[in-house]
Amino acid sequence: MTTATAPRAAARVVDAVKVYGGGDTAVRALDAVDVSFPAGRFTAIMGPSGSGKSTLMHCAAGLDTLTSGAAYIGDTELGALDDRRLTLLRRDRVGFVFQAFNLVPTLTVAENITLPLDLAGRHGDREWIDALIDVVGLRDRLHHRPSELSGGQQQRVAVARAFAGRPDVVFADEPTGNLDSRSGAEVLGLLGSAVREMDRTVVMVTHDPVAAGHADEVLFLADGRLVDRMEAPTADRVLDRLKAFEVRT
Ligand SMILES: Nc1ncnc2c1ncn2[C@@H]1O[C@H](COP(=O)(O)OP(=O)(O)OP(=O)(O)O)[C@@H](O)[C@H]1O
Repeated sequence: MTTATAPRAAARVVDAVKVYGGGDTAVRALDAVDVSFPAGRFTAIMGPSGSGKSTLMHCAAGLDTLTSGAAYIGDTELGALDDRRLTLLRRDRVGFVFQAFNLVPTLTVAENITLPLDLAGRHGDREWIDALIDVVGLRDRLHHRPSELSGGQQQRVAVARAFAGRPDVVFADEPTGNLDSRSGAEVLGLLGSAVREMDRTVVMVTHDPVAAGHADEVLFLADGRLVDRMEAPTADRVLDRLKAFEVRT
């Protein structure tokens, strides 16, 4: 007899509470959130401004700590790690893509892509990095500096860098926020291909229903709580759902 098992979580938070400040001005940015980000899936997090999206991402990724509850990358509980182990975990098992690209201006494209591996003293898998360079379409730009690239190209470097060490999960914070719609669509296509063709895991915070439409599932936050989720989203359905929240509140 076979038993259905839940997909393995690349990252998750359990009963996650985050309170900023104290006393009368305390803000409950996360209010008992349980979320699992399954391995091999592309999950988007949406919600109104101030709903806790960035807080959730930062706590799940080990960039910030929870007030109570637990955050895990794979089976590793982040709260149990000292600062040094947490830094190593972020470097070796988590990838990041930020709105502002965050490339090192003095390094070439090739050097930026392998930077996390170089810092870790890892050689990385040459074939994997080569495949990534082709996927992101930067083979003829490898010796350029970021300032010689368009915004879309810079974000494609950041995407390749995020996946270079085959992390358990890549967190992307508004990855298309600084891009025109065409470059944004390319970057979203790359994130989707990494998940579907290269068996990677992506968690993306976005305001943009079109971006969320590239994900396998969208989670909706409001007032620090998980209020809804949508499988196989399209931009139109996400937009309708967001409008429904606005009417309700
Ligand atoms: N460092 C901080 N100190 C105090 N309050 C904070 C801090 N960071 C976030 N908050 C508050 O926590 C709540 C959630 O913020 P968060 O940035 O997670 O929301 P968000 O959904 O990502 O918003 P946005 O879409 O505007 O980026 C907000 O009320 C915000 O003002």
